[in-house]
Amino acid sequence: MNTLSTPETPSAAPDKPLVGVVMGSSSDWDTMQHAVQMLAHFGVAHEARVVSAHRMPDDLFAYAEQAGPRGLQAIIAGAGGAAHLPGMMAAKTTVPVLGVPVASRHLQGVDSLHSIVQMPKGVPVATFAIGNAGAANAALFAVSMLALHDADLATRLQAFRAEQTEAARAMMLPL
Ligand SMILES: Nc1c(C(=O)O)ncn1[C@@H]1O[C@H](COP(=O)(O)O)[C@@H](O)[C@H]1O
Repeated sequence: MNTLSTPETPSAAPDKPLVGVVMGSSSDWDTMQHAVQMLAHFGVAHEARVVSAHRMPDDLFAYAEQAGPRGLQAIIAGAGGAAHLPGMMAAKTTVPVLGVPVASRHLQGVDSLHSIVQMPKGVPVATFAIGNAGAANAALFAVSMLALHDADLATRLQAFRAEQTEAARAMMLPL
């Protein structure tokens, strides 16, 4: 099974992140750390920041405007509740935005999911599942995108999938 315990060889200099992980609040970290852990496992240079659309709109716009020039290839954006962050990020950059709905206190993240997935035509946000699995999958999707132009990364991704297959085949039922 994939334990994410052994980071691989970095595929880029640590000071030049390829993937930005942003979230609306530090309270989203419990969920979004799963994206960061997955990127670290694959050795993908990344950064993680709180950049709220509601609370820091100017910072969000600046982040989005600088994302392309700074060389970011993807932005993983997580938020909960009225989750405008991923959509507003996508509105201000053409760098692909991968949205992660964070589970909210009252509506369990259904509000977050709908806020992120129901973008109007023309400004897409690739939307993942609510919670930890969605955060991890967003990172895996970013890895897939980067692997199109990184043969070593593609090999590591294939090995990751093969490990999953073997773990599934080895599953035992308590019979
Ligand atoms: N959805 C957004 C945005 C945004 O979309 O700009 N900024 C913060 N939030 C969300 O508010 C929730 C509660 O935040 P606090 O725990 O800080 O009160 C978090 O899940 C965050 O993502």
